[in-house]
Amino acid sequence: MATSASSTINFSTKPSRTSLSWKTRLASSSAFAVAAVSPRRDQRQYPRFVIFSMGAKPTVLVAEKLGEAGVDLLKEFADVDCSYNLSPEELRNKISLCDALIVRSGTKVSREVFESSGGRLKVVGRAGVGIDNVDLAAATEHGCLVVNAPTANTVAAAEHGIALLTAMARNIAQADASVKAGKWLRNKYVGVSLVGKTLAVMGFGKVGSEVARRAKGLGMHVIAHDPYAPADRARAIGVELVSFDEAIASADFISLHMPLTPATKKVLNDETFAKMKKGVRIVNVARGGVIDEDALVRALDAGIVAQAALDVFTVEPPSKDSKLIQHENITATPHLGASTMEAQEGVAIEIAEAVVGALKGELAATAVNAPMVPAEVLSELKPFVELAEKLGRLAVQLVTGGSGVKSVKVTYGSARAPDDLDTRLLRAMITKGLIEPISSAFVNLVNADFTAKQRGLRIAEERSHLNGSPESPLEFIRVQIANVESKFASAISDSGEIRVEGRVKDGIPHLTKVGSFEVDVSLEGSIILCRQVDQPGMIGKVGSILSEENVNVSFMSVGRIAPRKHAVMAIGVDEQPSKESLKRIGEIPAVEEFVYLKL
Ligand SMILES: NC(=O)c1ccc[n+]([C@@H]2O[C@H](COP(=O)([O-])OP(=O)(O)OC[C@H]3O[C@@H](n4cnc5c(N)ncnc54)[C@H](O)[C@@H]3O)[C@@H](O)[C@H]2O)c1
Ligand SMILES: O=C(O)[C@H](O)COP(=O)(O)O
Repeated sequence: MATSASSTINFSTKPSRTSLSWKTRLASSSAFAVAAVSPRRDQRQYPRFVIFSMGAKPTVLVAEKLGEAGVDLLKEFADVDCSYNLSPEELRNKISLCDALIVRSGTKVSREVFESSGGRLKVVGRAGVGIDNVDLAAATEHGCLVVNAPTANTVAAAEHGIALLTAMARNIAQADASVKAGKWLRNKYVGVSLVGKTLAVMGFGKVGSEVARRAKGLGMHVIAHDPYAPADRARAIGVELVSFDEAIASADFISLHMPLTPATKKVLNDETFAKMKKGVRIVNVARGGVIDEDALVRALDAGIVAQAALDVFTVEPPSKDSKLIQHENITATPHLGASTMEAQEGVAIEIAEAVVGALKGELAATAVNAPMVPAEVLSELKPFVELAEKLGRLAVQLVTGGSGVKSVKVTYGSARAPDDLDTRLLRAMITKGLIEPISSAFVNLVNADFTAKQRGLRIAEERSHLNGSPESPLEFIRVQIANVESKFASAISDSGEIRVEGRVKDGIPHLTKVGSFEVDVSLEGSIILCRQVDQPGMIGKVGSILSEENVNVSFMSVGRIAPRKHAVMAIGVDEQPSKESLKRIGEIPAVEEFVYLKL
């Protein structure tokens, strides 16, 4: 007994920068939290073929200063080129010789960089959190995985936020400069106290929550605004989550900790400054772009904002004569949030491990533009991932001319509950199988959905819920291609679509159905499918033609409609038979049609 539930991935809309918002969503999900804290070494257990597989020793370009421990780790696996301060042109020139690139926030990894790489660049590692300097859409289109190091600099950034908060409140930077200039201005630099004041933390993620925790220790009343943060996480450290307007209207101090996204760009502007308490003080260790800097100057001049302490700027470094930087109520540091010895060492190791893992073909837990699938799910799905790609390859090779595939239906037969099967990997591998044999495209988990969408290939996924033991994640995968002709008519099912179906037996993917014919052949090497009039001696005839040229038959199975009627013979071969042998097989009188399929 089987029931079906279907979901369709519609590839007809134009691609958008979904990765960023996807990442943002993930950042607030528990899946992210698990990935972020799971031991780094666990990543090594991912199946290797998921992203790429490297042949020769890869080359990694480290374009910004990276901690020594990270560089040493990279050197164990790759040729490492540490070239700092490259101009955009120098970076574009070098990139076609590199398999991976590691940057911090100072390097723009633009679309041109991906285009200049000629397809060689497989991984961009961001040694830090913010990935706003990497063109994620371009990376995804080029099948390039982007990984970051999201955890190692959290404490450093939070400590810097608190340092700026306290330094600003007590005019430390200005007072220091005046003492060094020979002045002694005790009345001018009277500060404000923190205790009892309200701090609004905008962005209650990793850094924001650490800032909140520390600010509470200073006796502040802490509120937070974050549309994606769970209220219980905030409650657990005594912080109330409030709306954006409530946060900015009631705060004496505002500390910014959200990523720079289209939604947060210039979120502090003339309009929002006008809603703040007069004399508010602002700290920004997130990204310069979340503040409209001209509006901040106006708010400072108008006395709405009494002071601001900024570590980050829209353009870095900001121009020397910037009105903002020169403003006497501004305290500025040159993007130092992550710059502690400890954080830089940690970030270097975190990113080196992620990049090496990705180059080995493992799926990084800190992938920014690919699904993060837990290690245990990956190892369970491994044989099905292989099956999925091979079924895709077989199905597309059965299409006359190969091209023109627009509509594919995939059915997953499983006894598991519908929400207990993550099909993203399987779908990506089916897509890879469908596209690669008929194009020069390189398809992986990163760009599979994008590549399908670009080609107008629509994949509808359906679950067939089976009764039975849910021990195995899947019983079968069925791939059907509609509205095409087949070069092997027997592959067309009763419903008029090309249909192939497979299962995993003893860890090995098997083809178990072609059209309406049951077969059983392990999906290794290549396959000859032969439709014949069912009669004795056919296996021997085909076998002897193949043995004449030393082609090893690994598997044979015959699926028939009824005795002495039609049958489909599936023959697994280790070597490719010559055209002559294939022709001779086709000429056996009982053979009605045949096809040779490469896996
Ligand atoms: N100055 C530095 O050197 C330095 C160091 C580390 C991090 N950072 C920056 O700090 C920021 C936070 O880093 P993190 O590690 O805490 O990231 P994170 O992803 O853990 O936290 C970001 C939080 O912002 C929230 N958010 C998203 N959109 C929002 C919105 N519109 N309004 C309010 N909240 C929103 C998310 O839900 C998330 O909880 C990033 O911009 C990062 O680049 C800067
Ligand atoms: O997003 C980050 O991790 C911080 O802004 C640190 O950037 P950096 O690596 O350039 O110091």
